[in-house]
Amino acid sequence: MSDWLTVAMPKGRIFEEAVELLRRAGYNLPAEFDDSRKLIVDVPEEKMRFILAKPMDVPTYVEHGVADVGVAGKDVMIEEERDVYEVLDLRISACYLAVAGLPGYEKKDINPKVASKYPNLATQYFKEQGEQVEIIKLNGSIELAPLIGLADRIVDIVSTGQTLKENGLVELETIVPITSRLIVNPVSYRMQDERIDEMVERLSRLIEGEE
Ligand SMILES: Nc1ncnc2c1ncn2[C@@H]1O[C@H](COP(=O)(O)OP(=O)(O)OP(=O)(O)O)[C@@H](O)[C@H]1O
Ligand SMILES: O=P(O)(O)OC[C@H]1O[C@H](OP(=O)(O)OP(=O)(O)O)[C@H](O)[C@@H]1O
Repeated sequence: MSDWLTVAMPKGRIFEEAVELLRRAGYNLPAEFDDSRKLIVDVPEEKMRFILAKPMDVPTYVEHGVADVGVAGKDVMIEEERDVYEVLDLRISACYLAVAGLPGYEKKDINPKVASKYPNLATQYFKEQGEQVEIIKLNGSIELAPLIGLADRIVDIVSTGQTLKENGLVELETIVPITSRLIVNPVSYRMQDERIDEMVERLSRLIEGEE
Protein backbone atom coordinates (compact mmCIF):
# COMPACT_ATOMS: atom_id res chain seq x y z
CA MET A 1 0.00 0.00 0.00
CA SER A 2 2.99 2.28 -0.29
CA ASP A 3 1.35 4.42 -2.96
CA TRP A 4 -1.87 4.69 -0.97
CA LEU A 5 -2.63 7.79 1.06
CA THR A 6 -3.95 7.35 4.59
CA VAL A 7 -6.19 10.20 5.73
CA ALA A 8 -7.16 10.71 9.39
CA MET A 9 -10.65 12.16 9.58
CA PRO A 10 -12.26 13.60 12.72
CA LYS A 11 -15.52 11.92 13.69
CA GLY A 12 -18.31 14.24 14.81
CA ARG A 13 -19.02 17.80 13.80
CA ILE A 14 -16.22 18.29 11.27
CA PHE A 15 -16.66 14.95 9.52
CA GLU A 16 -19.60 15.75 7.26
CA GLU A 17 -18.17 19.06 6.10
CA ALA A 18 -14.75 17.52 5.45
CA VAL A 19 -16.25 14.65 3.43
CA GLU A 20 -18.32 17.11 1.41
CA LEU A 21 -15.24 19.22 0.73
CA LEU A 22 -13.25 16.20 -0.46
CA ARG A 23 -16.11 15.11 -2.71
CA ARG A 24 -16.36 18.60 -4.21
CA ALA A 25 -12.61 18.51 -4.80
CA GLY A 26 -13.25 15.46 -6.98
CA TYR A 27 -12.54 12.58 -4.62
CA ASN A 28 -14.96 9.76 -5.24
CA LEU A 29 -15.95 8.75 -1.71
CA PRO A 30 -18.48 5.94 -1.35
CA ALA A 31 -21.88 6.38 0.27
CA GLU A 32 -20.75 3.82 2.86
CA PHE A 33 -18.79 6.66 4.33
CA ASP A 34 -21.80 8.61 5.48
CA ASP A 35 -23.49 6.35 7.96
CA SER A 36 -21.17 3.44 8.58
CA ARG A 37 -19.70 2.67 12.00
CA LYS A 38 -16.50 1.45 10.39
CA LEU A 39 -13.34 3.10 11.66
CA ILE A 40 -11.28 2.23 8.60
CA VAL A 41 -12.71 2.79 5.14
CA ASP A 42 -10.66 1.86 2.08
CA VAL A 43 -11.38 3.57 -1.23
CA PRO A 44 -9.36 1.52 -3.76
CA GLU A 45 -10.39 3.62 -6.77
CA GLU A 46 -8.71 6.61 -5.13
CA LYS A 47 -5.94 4.56 -3.53
CA MET A 48 -6.96 6.12 -0.23
CA ARG A 49 -7.56 4.73 3.24
CA PHE A 50 -9.59 6.81 5.71
CA ILE A 51 -9.31 6.32 9.43
CA LEU A 52 -12.01 7.83 11.61
CA ALA A 53 -10.62 9.21 14.85
CA LYS A 54 -11.68 11.41 17.76
CA PRO A 55 -11.02 15.01 16.68
CA MET A 56 -8.41 15.58 19.41
CA ASP A 57 -6.53 12.43 18.33
CA VAL A 58 -6.14 13.23 14.63
CA PRO A 59 -2.74 14.99 15.06
CA THR A 60 -1.47 11.98 17.04
CA TYR A 61 -2.11 9.60 14.12
CA VAL A 62 -0.50 12.04 11.69
CA GLU A 63 2.50 12.79 13.92
CA HIS A 64 3.21 9.08 14.33
CA GLY A 65 2.98 8.57 10.57
CA VAL A 66 0.17 6.01 10.65
CA ALA A 67 -1.81 8.60 8.73
CA ASP A 68 -0.14 10.69 6.02
CA VAL A 69 -2.58 13.57 6.24
CA GLY A 70 -5.43 14.59 8.51
CA VAL A 71 -8.12 17.13 9.20
CA ALA A 72 -7.94 18.89 12.57
CA GLY A 73 -9.50 21.95 14.18
CA LYS A 74 -7.15 24.88 14.80
CA ASP A 75 -8.20 24.62 18.47
CA VAL A 76 -6.71 21.12 18.62
CA MET A 77 -3.55 22.31 16.86
CA ILE A 78 -3.04 25.19 19.31
CA GLU A 79 -3.74 23.04 22.38
CA GLU A 80 -1.04 20.46 21.67
CA GLU A 81 2.08 21.28 19.74
CA ARG A 82 2.75 18.54 17.21
CA ASP A 83 5.46 17.71 14.75
CA VAL A 84 3.19 17.98 11.71
CA TYR A 85 2.86 20.48 8.90
CA GLU A 86 -0.29 22.58 8.85
CA VAL A 87 -0.60 23.09 5.10
CA LEU A 88 -4.06 24.45 4.39
CA ASP A 89 -6.92 26.30 6.04
CA LEU A 90 -9.95 24.32 4.88
CA ARG A 91 -12.29 27.08 6.12
CA ILE A 92 -14.84 24.56 7.38
CA SER A 93 -16.36 24.12 10.86
CA ALA A 94 -15.83 27.75 11.70
CA CYS A 95 -16.23 28.80 15.32
CA TYR A 96 -14.11 30.72 17.83
CA LEU A 97 -12.63 30.39 21.27
CA ALA A 98 -13.80 32.78 23.93
CA VAL A 99 -13.70 33.52 27.63
CA ALA A 100 -17.19 33.47 29.13
CA GLY A 101 -18.73 33.90 32.55
CA LEU A 102 -21.80 35.07 34.41
CA PRO A 103 -23.14 38.52 33.44
CA GLY A 104 -21.50 41.34 35.40
CA TYR A 105 -18.41 39.24 36.12
CA GLU A 106 -15.62 41.30 37.64
CA LYS A 107 -12.04 40.11 37.78
CA LYS A 108 -11.10 38.62 41.14
CA ASP A 109 -7.63 39.05 42.59
CA ILE A 110 -7.84 36.04 44.86
CA ASN A 111 -7.73 32.60 43.35
CA PRO A 112 -9.56 33.12 40.04
CA LYS A 113 -10.48 29.81 38.42
CA VAL A 114 -11.05 29.06 34.75
CA ALA A 115 -12.50 25.79 33.47
CA SER A 116 -11.64 24.55 30.00
CA LYS A 117 -11.22 21.60 27.70
CA TYR A 118 -8.09 23.43 26.47
CA PRO A 119 -5.81 23.79 29.53
CA ASN A 120 -2.63 24.65 27.57
CA LEU A 121 -4.32 27.18 25.36
CA ALA A 122 -6.09 28.77 28.35
CA THR A 123 -2.86 28.91 30.38
CA GLN A 124 -1.06 30.58 27.48
CA TYR A 125 -3.87 33.08 26.93
CA PHE A 126 -4.05 34.25 30.55
CA LYS A 127 -0.26 34.42 30.73
CA GLU A 128 -0.28 36.76 27.74
CA GLN A 129 -2.98 38.82 29.46
CA GLY A 130 -0.76 39.03 32.55
CA GLU A 131 -3.42 37.41 34.72
CA GLN A 132 -2.69 34.56 37.10
CA VAL A 133 -5.47 32.00 37.14
CA GLU A 134 -5.96 28.40 38.15
CA ILE A 135 -7.00 26.28 35.17
CA ILE A 136 -9.40 23.41 35.80
CA LYS A 137 -9.49 20.83 33.01
CA LEU A 138 -12.91 19.50 32.04
CA ASN A 139 -13.84 17.21 29.16
CA GLY A 140 -17.19 18.70 28.19
CA SER A 141 -20.26 20.58 29.44
CA ILE A 142 -17.82 23.37 30.27
CA GLU A 143 -20.68 25.86 30.76
CA LEU A 144 -21.64 23.99 33.93
CA ALA A 145 -18.53 25.18 35.78
CA PRO A 146 -19.52 28.82 36.50
CA LEU A 147 -23.15 27.84 37.13
CA ILE A 148 -22.21 25.44 39.87
CA GLY A 149 -19.27 27.36 41.36
CA LEU A 150 -16.43 25.18 40.11
CA ALA A 151 -14.86 28.10 38.25
CA ASP A 152 -15.74 31.74 37.70
CA ARG A 153 -14.96 31.77 34.00
CA ILE A 154 -14.59 29.31 31.14
CA VAL A 155 -12.54 29.12 27.96
CA ASP A 156 -14.61 27.32 25.36
CA ILE A 157 -15.72 27.18 21.77
CA VAL A 158 -18.57 29.39 20.66
CA SER A 159 -20.37 28.81 17.41
CA THR A 160 -23.98 29.99 17.41
CA GLY A 161 -23.76 31.29 20.99
CA GLN A 162 -26.82 29.21 21.87
CA THR A 163 -25.16 27.19 24.65
CA LEU A 164 -23.94 30.34 26.43
CA LYS A 165 -27.33 31.98 26.06
CA GLU A 166 -29.36 29.02 27.27
CA ASN A 167 -27.15 28.76 30.34
CA GLY A 168 -27.28 32.45 31.18
CA LEU A 169 -23.61 33.08 30.44
CA VAL A 170 -22.04 35.90 28.45
CA GLU A 171 -18.94 36.18 26.34
CA LEU A 172 -16.29 38.27 28.09
CA GLU A 173 -13.37 38.14 25.64
CA THR A 174 -12.81 36.67 22.18
CA ILE A 175 -9.58 34.69 21.95
CA VAL A 176 -9.12 33.37 18.42
CA PRO A 177 -11.14 32.33 15.36
CA ILE A 178 -11.08 28.60 14.58
CA THR A 179 -11.44 26.61 11.35
CA SER A 180 -10.30 23.12 10.35
CA ARG A 181 -6.86 22.58 8.86
CA LEU A 182 -5.25 20.02 6.59
CA ILE A 183 -2.20 18.61 8.36
CA VAL A 184 0.59 16.46 6.94
CA ASN A 185 3.22 14.13 8.36
CA PRO A 186 6.66 15.57 7.43
CA VAL A 187 8.08 12.21 6.26
CA SER A 188 4.97 11.45 4.19
CA TYR A 189 5.33 14.88 2.59
CA ARG A 190 8.75 13.83 1.31
CA MET A 191 7.78 10.30 0.29
CA GLN A 192 4.37 11.08 -1.21
CA ASP A 193 4.93 14.67 -2.26
CA GLU A 194 3.12 14.39 -5.59
CA ARG A 195 -0.05 12.91 -4.15
CA ILE A 196 -0.13 15.31 -1.23
CA ASP A 197 0.62 18.35 -3.39
CA GLU A 198 -2.18 17.29 -5.70
CA MET A 199 -4.58 17.07 -2.77
CA VAL A 200 -3.53 20.48 -1.45
CA GLU A 201 -3.88 21.99 -4.91
CA ARG A 202 -7.32 20.52 -5.56
CA LEU A 203 -8.58 21.66 -2.19
CA SER A 204 -7.06 25.13 -2.36
CA ARG A 205 -8.41 25.72 -5.86
CA LEU A 206 -11.87 24.83 -4.55
CA ILE A 207 -11.58 26.97 -1.43
CA GLU A 208 -10.15 29.99 -3.23
CA GLY A 209 -12.84 29.69 -5.89
CA GLU A 210 -15.37 30.22 -3.13
CA GLU A 211 -13.90 33.48 -1.84
N1 LIG B 1 -19.90 24.51 18.21
C1 LIG B 1 -18.77 23.81 18.23
N2 LIG B 1 -18.41 23.21 19.35
C2 LIG B 1 -17.29 22.46 19.40
N3 LIG B 1 -16.46 22.28 18.36
C3 LIG B 1 -16.76 22.88 17.21
C4 LIG B 1 -17.94 23.67 17.09
N4 LIG B 1 -17.99 24.11 15.83
C5 LIG B 1 -16.92 23.63 15.21
N5 LIG B 1 -16.14 22.90 16.04
C6 LIG B 1 -14.91 22.17 15.66
O1 LIG B 1 -15.20 20.79 15.84
C7 LIG B 1 -14.25 20.14 16.67
C8 LIG B 1 -14.93 19.29 17.70
O2 LIG B 1 -15.79 18.42 17.09
P1 LIG B 1 -16.78 17.56 18.00
O3 LIG B 1 -17.61 18.46 18.84
O4 LIG B 1 -17.45 16.63 17.08
O5 LIG B 1 -15.77 16.74 18.87
P2 LIG B 1 -15.39 16.69 20.38
O6 LIG B 1 -16.20 17.66 21.18
O7 LIG B 1 -13.90 16.81 20.50
O8 LIG B 1 -15.77 15.25 20.64
P3 LIG B 1 -16.54 14.66 21.84
O9 LIG B 1 -17.73 15.60 22.06
O10 LIG B 1 -16.92 13.34 21.30
O11 LIG B 1 -15.54 14.68 22.94
C9 LIG B 1 -13.45 21.22 17.36
O12 LIG B 1 -12.10 20.81 17.42
C10 LIG B 1 -13.67 22.47 16.51
O13 LIG B 1 -12.56 22.69 15.67
O1 LIG C 1 -22.17 28.26 20.42
P1 LIG C 1 -22.82 26.93 20.25
O2 LIG C 1 -23.34 26.74 18.86
O3 LIG C 1 -23.86 26.66 21.28
O4 LIG C 1 -21.68 25.82 20.37
C1 LIG C 1 -20.77 25.81 21.43
C2 LIG C 1 -20.94 24.62 22.31
O5 LIG C 1 -20.68 23.43 21.56
C3 LIG C 1 -19.60 22.71 22.15
O6 LIG C 1 -20.03 21.75 23.04
P2 LIG C 1 -20.45 20.27 22.56
O7 LIG C 1 -21.80 20.30 21.95
O8 LIG C 1 -19.34 19.72 21.72
O9 LIG C 1 -20.57 19.51 23.88
P3 LIG C 1 -19.51 19.27 25.04
O10 LIG C 1 -19.98 20.20 26.12
O11 LIG C 1 -19.64 17.85 25.38
O12 LIG C 1 -18.11 19.64 24.55
C4 LIG C 1 -18.83 23.78 22.89
O13 LIG C 1 -18.03 23.21 23.92
C5 LIG C 1 -19.91 24.66 23.42
O14 LIG C 1 -20.47 24.16 24.59
